[in-house]
Formats: sequence, structure tokens, C-alpha cells
Amino acid sequence: MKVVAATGNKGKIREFTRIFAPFGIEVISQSQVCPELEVEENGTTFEENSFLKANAVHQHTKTAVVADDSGLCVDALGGAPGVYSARYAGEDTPYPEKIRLLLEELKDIPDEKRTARFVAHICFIDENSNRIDVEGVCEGNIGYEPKGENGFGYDPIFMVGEKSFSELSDEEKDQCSHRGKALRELTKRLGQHL
Ligand SMILES: O=c1[nH]c(=O)c2ncn([C@@H]3O[C@H](COP(=O)(O)OP(=O)(O)OP(=O)(O)O)[C@@H](O)[C@H]3O)c2[nH]1
Ligand SMILES: [Mg+2]
Repeated sequence: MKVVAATGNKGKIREFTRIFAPFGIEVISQSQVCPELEVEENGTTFEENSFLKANAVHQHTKTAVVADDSGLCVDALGGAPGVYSARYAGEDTPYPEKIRLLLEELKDIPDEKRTARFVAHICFIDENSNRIDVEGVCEGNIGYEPKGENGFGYDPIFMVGEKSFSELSDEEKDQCSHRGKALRELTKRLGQHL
């Protein structure tokens, strides 16, 4: 089975590709089929935005499509940046700077209040326009400095136990990540439909 990933985020594409591979699902990126398509993410929830992205690409390609809307929810910030994680401190602000600002906001927050979670809402639409929604959550803590080299986005400051997401191998991140959990749930649901 082939599925178009409705995303412009290369980190997500890499994760979709490796998580789907064992299930025989091949990922084609949006940039390969409709590079000119831009979708306004004007929803207020992960669910709404993932549908906006999946539906826009599905309307264009009429093929099976998967979209991910995700974000980092920090308890000490009332759940922010959440749905606005990609736009935190400005969409074009590079991640080292976003991370610096987030750590600055949390500078007086003690260990036990640095709890956070990554949430990924996945919206899948098949070639007949049937929709499946799944969500994955990964609980963790915000660290005090960036650590590690792997992954993307806020991975260097998202701690799962002693290690940041960036210090985990790809396999280790996929095993516990919000996206790994949601995509494996999706493959289960797809298996029931086939
Ligand atoms: O360190 C991270 N590790 C992750 O595993 C992860 N998953 C999500 N995020 C953050 O949340 C935003 C989602 O925003 P988002 O869903 O709108 O995606 P995006 O704008 O990057 O691409 P698109 O899929 O919308 O095209 C992303 O940009 C990242 O900042 C992550 N950060
Ligand atoms: Mg986005």
C-alpha cells in the first residue's frame, strides 16, 4: 500500500517512512505529488489541523493520505506551545532559538513542575474518502539544556527518563514517541479494515 504524507516536515516524513516500513506501507511525500499546495492550519486543535492537512491533499490526489498535527504541551505554561509549537516565537525562528526561549520561560520552574507531553493526532483518509483518526501521547519532562544530535524540533530538550529524544536511537524514539504510538495504532485499525 502507498500513502501520501500530507506534511512539509522532513523529520515527520523520516519517521512515517521507518515506522510504516515493517507493515509494507510506502510513504510518498506531499512535495513529490503536490509541491505547490499550501494548507492554512487555522484549526484550534490537533484533530482539526490534521484533518485540514489530510483533506486538502486527499482532494488534490484522491489517494490514501496521512497527516500529523502534533506539538509539545508544557504543563508549567498551561499546555503551550501545544497546537502552536511550529509557530512558537515565529514560524521562521530556527529551533535552537525556539529552544533557548522556551528554556528561558522555564528558568525558575523546579524539576517536579517541568512535566510535558508530546501529542500527535494522525488523520488518515483512504482512496474512498473513509477517515480514521488516532492519537498518541508521550509523557516526559523539559530538560535544562539541549542534549543529543538525533531527531528534530524540540527533541534535544524533551527528556524521557535520563535521556532526551535526541539522545535516543531512531528505534528507541519510535518505540515510545507520540508518533510511533499513533502510527502503530493506525496500522492496527487499517488491518481491521482490509
Ligand atoms: O522535537 C520534536 N519532536 C517531535 O517528534 C515532534 N513532533 C512535533 N513536534 C513539534 O510540533 C510541531 C508540529 O507542528 P505541525 O504539526 O504543524 O507540523 P509542521 O508545521 O512542522 O509540519 P506540517 O506537517 O504541518 O507540514 C513541529 O514543527 C515541532 O515543533 C516535534 N518536535
Ligand atoms: Mg504545520
